[in-house]
Amino acid sequence: MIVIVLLTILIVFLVSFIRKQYTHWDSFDIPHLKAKFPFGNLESIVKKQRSFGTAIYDIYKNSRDQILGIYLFFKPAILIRDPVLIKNVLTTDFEHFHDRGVYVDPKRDAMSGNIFALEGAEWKSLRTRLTPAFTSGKLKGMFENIKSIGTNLVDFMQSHAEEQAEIEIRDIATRYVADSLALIAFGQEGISCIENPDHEFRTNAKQLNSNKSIINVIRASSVFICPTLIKLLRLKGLPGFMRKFCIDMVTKTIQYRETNNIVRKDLMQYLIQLRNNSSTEADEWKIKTSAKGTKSMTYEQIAANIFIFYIAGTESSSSTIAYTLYELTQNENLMERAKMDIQETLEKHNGEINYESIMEMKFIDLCVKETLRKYPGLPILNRECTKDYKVPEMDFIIKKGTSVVISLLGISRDEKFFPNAEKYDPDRFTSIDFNEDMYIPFGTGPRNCIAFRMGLLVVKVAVVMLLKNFNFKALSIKELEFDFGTVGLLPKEGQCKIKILKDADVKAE
Ligand code: HEM
Repeated sequence: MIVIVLLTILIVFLVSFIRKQYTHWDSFDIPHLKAKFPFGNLESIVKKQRSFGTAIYDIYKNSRDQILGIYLFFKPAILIRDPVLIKNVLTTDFEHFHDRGVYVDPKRDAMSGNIFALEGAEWKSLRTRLTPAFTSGKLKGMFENIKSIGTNLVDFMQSHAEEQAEIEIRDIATRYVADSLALIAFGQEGISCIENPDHEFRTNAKQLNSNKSIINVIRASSVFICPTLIKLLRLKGLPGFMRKFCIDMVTKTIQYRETNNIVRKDLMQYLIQLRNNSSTEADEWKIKTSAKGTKSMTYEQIAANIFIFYIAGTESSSSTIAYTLYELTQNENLMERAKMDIQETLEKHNGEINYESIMEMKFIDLCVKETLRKYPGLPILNRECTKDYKVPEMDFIIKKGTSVVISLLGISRDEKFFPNAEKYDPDRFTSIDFNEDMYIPFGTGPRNCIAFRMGLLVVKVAVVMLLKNFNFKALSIKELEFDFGTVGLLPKEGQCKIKILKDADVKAE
């Protein structure tokens, strides 16, 4: 009897809570969508037709309103489309929107205390301390490591080129990026996902998306959309096997390096120095211990950040490589110009692929830029309002605690900002016929992508080394569809296929 009464109370409570949530925007004077029980405006995600990013893109495309009230499941949020307001939220009025509002609870769950999720002063302090790890000086120091993975990729592709094979470029690009980040973030040598796609380094990360147990589904969707639910259910942001894998790897690596006085030029080294409170200025990589021997970061805190570098970097960088190669095969003229750019630039550098020669390739740069416009690796930006905000020239206040969503895919494909937006046209960036403020594939303002230079370099090394050594041809001329099961904007599995051929007289470096 008591159980029935408690269940009834719970159901009544839930129904009235959801009803209240679903009428939230009715009392505000802004255009808004009607919520549909029980998924608000995100039914297409649950039906596995859309990802979070593409579901928000659909809403963007179907509306003309500059501010639109929407429901992320049962959480009210606003989608903003007005370029001035977007800029205000991300840059000018950042003090009202400095958090993402995603799941974070470092006291109970140390791995959630990463730079992507941290809030307020804690985020600011960590961002200030981590920023010097991503300068061009530090990046130059990592270049040879990234190139060594590029060389492995070229070696691996030789036999496919001999056979004139059809390759799934999304899959191969993901394996190359996994190896690159294993080396330059986790500091792990000898991990070859390129040769061994079932290496635990990759399968563990894959399992995060593929495990569809109810706990995992709640966890994965709530990290972004309903962080409170994770706390209420006393869950953690990552499953136990993943937390253990990262913390063990980080602990072993730090202990090994410190015991053997080993110094490498990678992000792990940088974090070891931060932990030891020693200098991280300029291009110093030495392990020095603070006079008092105190440690400013725990192993878990280091693991949390190394893990987020891996997660934030993998899908975004690998999809950029895949889309660039795919688009170039769709247009022979662009492909020829890309190859010519590589050839002519390398001639000026004695044929050597190095940091400087890659940075000098102008057409390659335009192609990668255009890929990131047409296919922004992270298709949404989100912020939480941290202090009531009066929208300029409108009688509307964004209340503290409200989620604000920006469809990066929407603005990137908006004809108002990028004429002929569906066309892949690298030359658009040499004209003035586009809205520069709305070209923000790495976000913008103080909370933009901390590692955008690194992302670009990892992408360009792969694109340049593959185009230098091989020819690629389209199997058919068609637009790609997007995957629904990921946060990043990935092409549907198995769709991004192209043909690889030998490039007569060239050899891998
Ligand atoms: C082509 C590759 C990449 C793309 C397109 C990309 C894109 C983005 C975007 C759009 C954001 C959100 C910015 C905002 O909210 O304003 C972001 C944040 C972030 N990205 Fe990247 N990213 C890439 C590569 C990487 C790599 C390689 C790493 C790490 C090694 C990385 C680490 C991060 C981190 C830590 C943040 C959160 C920064 C903060 O909150 O302070 N990203 N990225």
